[in-house]
Amino acid sequence: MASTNGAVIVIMGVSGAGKTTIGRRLEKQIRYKYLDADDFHSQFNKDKMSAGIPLTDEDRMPWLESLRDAIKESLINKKGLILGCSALKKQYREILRSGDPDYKLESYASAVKFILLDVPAEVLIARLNKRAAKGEHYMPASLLQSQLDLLNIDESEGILKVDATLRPESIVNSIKEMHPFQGYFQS
Ligand SMILES: Nc1ncnc2c1ncn2[C@@H]1O[C@H](COP(=O)(O)OP(=O)(O)OP(=O)(O)O)[C@@H](O)[C@H]1O
Ligand SMILES: O=C(O)[C@H](O)[C@@H](O)[C@H](O)[C@H](O)CO
Repeated sequence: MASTNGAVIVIMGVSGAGKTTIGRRLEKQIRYKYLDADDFHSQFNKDKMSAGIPLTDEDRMPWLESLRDAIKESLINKKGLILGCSALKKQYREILRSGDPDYKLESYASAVKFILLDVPAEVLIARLNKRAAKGEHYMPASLLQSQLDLLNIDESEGILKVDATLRPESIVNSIKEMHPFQGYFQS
């Protein structure tokens, strides 16, 4: 049986990195619920992105606060959670980390852990064009560059990275082998 002692794994990265794909697979392997940050966007934000207009910090704030509250609820109830969320800027990640009631800003020591799905731009463009051709998502490929421009990580945050150009099962295995997560996947 998987460990459910309450922790949050945020699968982060730009549009097309594979957050939903990997998060859903992880959910099947551990007893952590998967939440997709896309489902927390207001209709206003979704309409804006569909129209090819990048969100501003102001647009993202209520969305990040609702995600922080979902994280808090999960931690208070000692439930494990996997969240798929772009979390592009440190400022955004600090809001998510503060879902841990004990979190001290800029300490980066939180029950909320981040894993970056690392994928080069040319692979992302190909994935997003293919997805758009199937009409599977509101997010147009034209917004990718704005996301790449915002993605910024400080070394001191200690965020783990995984090569997310691999096949989904290999990515999931890489995550399971990462030291901080080994305890989550005991069977
Ligand atoms: N490891 C992978 N190898 C090949 N294709 C992948 C991989 N991961 C995801 N994909 C494909 O790339 C597309 C984007 O994946 P997914 O929707 O999981 O990304 P996302 O990060 O959740 O994107 P968004 O932020 O736009 O919701 C999908 O069509 C998916 O099938
Ligand atoms: O911060 C943002 O610009 C948005 O959250 C996007 O990242 C989308 O939610 C997602 O990538 C599209 O599916």
